[in-house]
Amino acid sequence: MTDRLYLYDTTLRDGQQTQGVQFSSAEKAEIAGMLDQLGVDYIEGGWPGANPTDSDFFASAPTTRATMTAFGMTKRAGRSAENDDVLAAVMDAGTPAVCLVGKTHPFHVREALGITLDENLQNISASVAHLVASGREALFDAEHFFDGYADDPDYALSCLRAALTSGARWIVLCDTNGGTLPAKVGRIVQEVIAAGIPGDRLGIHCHDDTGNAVACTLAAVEAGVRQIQGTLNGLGERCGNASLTTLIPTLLLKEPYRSILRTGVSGEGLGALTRISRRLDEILNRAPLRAAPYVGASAFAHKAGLHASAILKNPATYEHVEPAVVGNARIIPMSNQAGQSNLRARLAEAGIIVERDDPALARILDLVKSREDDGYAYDGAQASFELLALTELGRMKKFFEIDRYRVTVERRKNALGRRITVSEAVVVVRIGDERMLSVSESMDEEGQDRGPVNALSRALAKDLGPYQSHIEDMQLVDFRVRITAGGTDAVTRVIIDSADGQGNRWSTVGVSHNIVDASFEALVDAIRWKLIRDGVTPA
Ligand SMILES: CC(=O)SCCNC(=O)CCNC(=O)[C@H](O)C(C)(C)COP(=O)(O)OP(=O)(O)OC[C@H]1O[C@@H](n2cnc3c(N)ncnc32)[C@H](O)[C@@H]1OP(=O)(O)O
Ligand SMILES: CC(=O)C(=O)O
Repeated sequence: MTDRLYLYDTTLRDGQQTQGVQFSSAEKAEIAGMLDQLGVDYIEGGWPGANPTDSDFFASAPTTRATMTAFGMTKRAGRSAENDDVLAAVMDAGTPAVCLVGKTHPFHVREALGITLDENLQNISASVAHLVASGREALFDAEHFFDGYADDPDYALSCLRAALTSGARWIVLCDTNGGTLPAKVGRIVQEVIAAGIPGDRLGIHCHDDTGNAVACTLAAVEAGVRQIQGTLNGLGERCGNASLTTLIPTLLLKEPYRSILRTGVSGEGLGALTRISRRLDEILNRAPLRAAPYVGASAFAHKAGLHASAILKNPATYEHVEPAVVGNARIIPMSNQAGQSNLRARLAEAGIIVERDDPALARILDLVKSREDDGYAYDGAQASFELLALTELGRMKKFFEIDRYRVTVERRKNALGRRITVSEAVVVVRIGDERMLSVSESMDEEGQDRGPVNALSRALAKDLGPYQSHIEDMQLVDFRVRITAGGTDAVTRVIIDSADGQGNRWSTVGVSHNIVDASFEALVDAIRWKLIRDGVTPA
């Protein structure tokens, strides 16, 4: 016999309270679609009336299988629930469910609201009763509940009872300031249930201010709550909310949860998790967290030689779950921590087959380790690693040679007297017996200078003669610079991510004392890799 555990997503409300996050209503609609695909039960779409984006979103909210929920606060004192304009705007969204936040900590009732404890109880009861009378499923977010309970358990419980007896379907215990630790959350939830509020009417909403939001949520589930609130990728106010991206696979794949609980997430939904998590980061225009549990690019990356060697024999040796189950993939990167097992696996993935006893393997390994000592990093630059290996194996094709390049950056005033910068690059390449010179400036459509690396990239890609058609769809999509210790000196490492129209994305690395020179090395590698990948024959 399993209990149903309900998943309540607040990415579009608490997630939007993340510093630097501002969804458009179209983005909210897309995220709601992804959440529906994942299989959550409730989607909290925002606070209608609080800002135009949220109002717009609800005005044309997507149809979802999950229950669309509007968020708001309990009515203010001195007016009826029917006459509270903030509550009215929330109700006007017409959602089947409404979640209202209300105070449960006497300190907040007195300090933040400036009303009596009784008035607050009346506000909770009247607001919840108003939702229920309007035919809505009512949820009550018990704000600061854990701090309130520690301070005055009787009053905190009376707030929960006020909501429950007025008809709230769910009473959600919030650790609003995120300072409560898992054992205390578990104990208080047990006491709340013992005080007569059943677990199947209780939810949990944790913040990550001590890095324990997921652990606190699990503690509450073990103590008996049957609804969990969280966000994709752990977005949320301050340090974020409990991450559903971590909680969902944990609940579905780990004991005791998988044996005692059911959720609305199917195996297919779970398999979409990595893609959904990364798409959210794309919408937010931020780099996905590599070390994110389950979905991060490093979550199944086996860098150390001992790990890679065992993984190739049996992946269970160093993996707690199968990566494909959450839509992620195993990688065995190359680095100075690698042995021949990493090396052969990485080469095989790139279609470069090398016999086990080939002496080139040891040479490649030594070269990788000594170049990493100089500042290179191949675990994040697989394409440069492949080129290095091909060269060492004597299989690298010679497409072109760089004769020289030059970059200038000039700051001047334009005809209107405005200060502008202009970057210009000249690149001379030799293809067979032919010498070709390309010049490029780095201006985008708005006439903004995009910098010397962009100018170099454009000049390189401007005219590569017989290879031009293969590099026309290449784009520089990311650029990362790091000052690092190479040998005895500080050097600059540049990693460039490139993409093409066929959906390939690859990373190359360059190292130099000079940032432009390091970038140039990575740019040239990016083009060479693309020509190899396209199976081009040297002219
Ligand atoms: C714990 C949480 O994360 S809850 C979610 C919080 N989310 C947000 O605040 C984002 C959206 N909020 C907003 O856009 C605005 O705060 C609005 C539109 C809701 C209100 O704006 P304003 O009317 O300008 O009020 P303001 O934001 O300055 O202050 C909040 C008011 O709500 C009152 N309030 C706070 N919580 C509650 C509550 N649970 N019930 C009733 N009133 C409350 C405060 O006492 C304060 O009233 P006051 O101005 O009389 O002192
Ligand atoms: C409701 C909410 O977001 C909180 O208490 O943290």
